[in-house]
Parts: sequence; C-alpha cells; structure tokens
Amino acid sequence: MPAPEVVIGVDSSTQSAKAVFVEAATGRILAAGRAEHRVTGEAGARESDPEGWWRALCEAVAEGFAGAGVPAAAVTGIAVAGQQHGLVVLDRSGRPLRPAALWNDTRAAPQAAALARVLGGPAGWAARTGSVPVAAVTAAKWQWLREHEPRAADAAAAVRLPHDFLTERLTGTAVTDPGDASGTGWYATGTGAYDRRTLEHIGLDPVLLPEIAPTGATRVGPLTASAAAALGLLPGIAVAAGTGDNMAAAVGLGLGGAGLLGRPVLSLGTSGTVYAATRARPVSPALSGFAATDGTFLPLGCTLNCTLAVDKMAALLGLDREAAEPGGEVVLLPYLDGERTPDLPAASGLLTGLRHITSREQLLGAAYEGAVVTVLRALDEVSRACGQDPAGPGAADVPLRLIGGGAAGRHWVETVRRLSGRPLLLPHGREPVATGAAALAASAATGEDPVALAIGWGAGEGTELPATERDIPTWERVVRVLDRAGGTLLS
Ligand SMILES: Nc1ncnc2c1ncn2[C@@H]1O[C@H](COP(=O)(O)OP(=O)(O)O)[C@@H](O)[C@H]1O
Ligand SMILES: O=C(CO)[C@@H](O)[C@H](O)COP(=O)(O)O
Repeated sequence: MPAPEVVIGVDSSTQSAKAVFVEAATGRILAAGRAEHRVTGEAGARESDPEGWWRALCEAVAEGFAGAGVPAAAVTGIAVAGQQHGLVVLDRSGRPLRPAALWNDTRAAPQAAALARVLGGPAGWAARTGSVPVAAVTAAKWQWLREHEPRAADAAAAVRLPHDFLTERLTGTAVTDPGDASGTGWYATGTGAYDRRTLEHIGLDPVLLPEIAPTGATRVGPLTASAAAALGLLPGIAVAAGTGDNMAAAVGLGLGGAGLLGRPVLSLGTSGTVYAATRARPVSPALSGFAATDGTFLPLGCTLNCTLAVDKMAALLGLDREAAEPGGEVVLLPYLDGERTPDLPAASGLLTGLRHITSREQLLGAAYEGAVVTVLRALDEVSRACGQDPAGPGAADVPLRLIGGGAAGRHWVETVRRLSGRPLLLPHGREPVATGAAALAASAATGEDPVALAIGWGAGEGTELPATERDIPTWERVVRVLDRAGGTLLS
C-alpha cells in the first residue's frame, strides 16, 4: 500500500520552530518536531539571527521525520507561519546584514509615535493600513534602523518579514502574503497592495520588498534542490506562501468558516493575543486591524507580557508555575518588557497591594491575573470590530478558544476562566499555528481551500469547559490600578 500523502506545517514563533507532519486526507498529526532559536537583547532590544530560525526549522523537520516514520516521497507540500512584524534586512546574496529586530523589540517606540503623527494621524493610519503604528510595526523598525544604523539600511538589498525569509529559503522566491504584510505598516488593507505614501515617507524602495501572493490556495513555488537537501525532502514539492502566526492559527482553527466568524481566540504565548475573523475590514485605532490570509480580516489585540513574564515571576519566587493561588489584594502588572496594549513601550512591572499576610503563591497568581486582564481587555473591542455588542444578550456565553503554550497550564486555564466568566474551548490539535500552515501547504498541493481543509480535519474542535462565575472584584482591582498608574507606567 502506498504511504498516505503528508504535508508539513511550520510555526517559526518567538521562542522556537515547531513542525507538524499531517496526513493530508484526514488531518491526523503523525508527528511534531521542535527546536529552539535564540532571542537576545536588553533594555528594549529583542533580536534573533534569521539563520538561527532556518537551522531550527531544519532541526524541527528532522525530528518530525524521525517521529512520523514516513518516506520523503510521501511529503507533498510545506508552508511556514512566522512570528509577525520582525524586520529582516538582507544583502545581495540573501544573507542577513544584522539580526532581525523582533515584534517585541520596543526601541522603535519614538519612531512609531512620530509616524502616528503624520499621514492623517492615528485615524488616517487605521483607515489606510488597519493599524496605528506602535513599536512592533515593521515600518517603525525600519525608521529606527535608518536613524541608528544608516549603513545597514543603505546596504539593504531586500527587506523581509520572518516568514517571508524562510519561504524564500524554501523556494528562492521573494514572496509574502496579505496577512503578514498587514503587520508592516506599509501595506494597505483596503487596496490589498503596498501603501506608496508610507513607503515614500519612510524612504523604503518597494523593489526591496517581496511580491504579495493572492489570498486563498497559493502555491508560490516548488521546493528548491538545496532546500530539499537541507530538509530531507524531495525537490519540486509544493510550497505555499505561508503567513503570520496569528493568521495561520485562524486557518488552523477554521475561523474564516461561516459558523466561526466572530468567534474569539485567546493565545497565550510569548505574546498574549486576542482576535476573531470577520468579513468587515477593521479600522479601530485601538486594535491591530490585520488582514487574514484567506480573504477575511483579523482584528487583534496583542500584549508583550504573557507566558515569559509569568515564568520569570515564578523563577524569582522560586515556585513552580502551577503553585500559584489567586492574588487576593495584590495587583501585579507584569510589564517586564514594556507594553503594547495599552501602548506603554517604556513601562516596567508594577506591584501594589502587598500585606504581611501576602504569600509567594498569591504574588505569582497576581502575575497571571495582570497578564490575563491586560490581554482580555482588548476582547470587547475585537467583538465590536466584528459587528457584535460585547454587552449584548448571550455575548458572554460564546466560548473563548484558548491556544498557545500557556493553554497547557492548569493555572492559566483557570485564571482565564475566572476572569472572563466565559466557557472555554481547548482545541484538540496541539499546534493550531503549525496545523494552519499545514492546511496552507495542503491547499498549495491540491488547490483546495485551506480553511475548508482545516475544518474537514476537525482541527478547531476541542473540549469545552463550562463557564464559572466571573471574578469581577479581581478584574476591577487590576483595571483600577492600570487606569490609575498613569505616569508611573510611562517610563
Ligand atoms: N505545561 C505548560 N504550562 C504552562 N505554560 C506552558 C506549558 N508549556 C509551555 N508553556 C509556556 O508556553 C510558552 C511558549 O508558548 P508558545 O505559544 O510556544 O510561544 P511562542 O509562540 O511565543 O514561541 C513558554 O513561555 C511557557 O511559559
Ligand atoms: O506581534 C504579534 C502580533 O501582532 C505577536 O503575536 C507575534 O506574532 C509573536 O507571536 P508569538 O511568538 O507570541 O506566538
């Protein structure tokens, strides 16, 4: 009997590369491989060597192969989903000129603020590109590079996002997709093309940028012989355009399918993100109004401090991350990396409400609560961007899909449940980002719709946990501190 056709989906996120091997006909995950890459930098800097992403991708695929036990000839397609926004600058031979500045590198905050003041101000940016520039946005990072390292900016022969860089390693083709492009600040979600006004303003020649692949089933090239050799695959198999990690999770969860439009997702990873898919183009200055990769849109709120901030607190307190207890009177805003939502790039962590009776376990619990309230605060705006009334009848009964590394943690799940007061849906598929990339790969191989494929795989189905009573006092305590902290959090 011939081996079943297999596709590979890669999630190259902030901390690691994960590769899932998926049986194309059924969506069964045969194996998953994982390899870490390094993030370096202090005082607002967060950088990674793109060559490290490529090495980790190759290692993750090798580990997946070992687990899947399928021959190379069984694999018919591959796609990469990547952490969003990072600025990758390449020389003429496609080598990085410097490490990539990542989405959570806050050094470009002054450049972002300056950009937000021009070209129509915040409302103009939201209307044109979907999002108001913050330090995460690639255009602000490019401005930072021009001001601080003009030689590197002048030497740039190509500018890429993380997933574009990796897709180019697979195909030799310079290509991006509308979803990830919509996090750059130089892509207009209304026209589906690069935004000339932004590019002129920031002095970025569009010839340095990749082509934008169309939405839907997008095969952007055959796998090159050199990439095939590095990955142990056969040359010529289908490579999809790929997308940003949040957009890939949207595919993997089937959010663009008619029944799931407007259904919210909360991802607990290095970033905390909350989002939903909608057909209406989001233009709220309070959110990132991304395009998805399947023709829908993805209004999204993103925080900089989620699982890593809580793990850091656990390490400082000498506790296991599951030893936490509800924080009681203590409020901890764990903004160790500054913050993005709210836009407080220079903020640091803030602790208040300590008493003699406060325990270490409560302090740790307060870190979870601070991280969860901060990201969940964006949920109402996401609902509004999807045309829903967040206070309307039944709104709180809509389950929240919980994904990301933190979703494996008991205390994360219980904290989200307690503070949202909503039922939670924990998808069975362990890796929705990589699974979404696998659906894009299968789509590139077959021409079928990627969202329909993922829905057919049942990838977004899961276990539902009923709602528990909402802990309004804790919610209000955290929000009160956040709203009153004002100047303290500005620096
Ligand atoms: N069993 C677990 N319980 C709680 N947190 C976990 C668990 N496993 C992993 N994590 C958290 O998940 C994070 C990684 O999540 P992930 O979504 O892979 O991050 P990213 O996509 O940003 O690279 C780690 O920082 C870790 O704190
Ligand atoms: O910047 C954003 C979204 O706008 C982040 O969500 C990044 O895409 C990184 O994701 P993770 O590595 O935390 O999954």
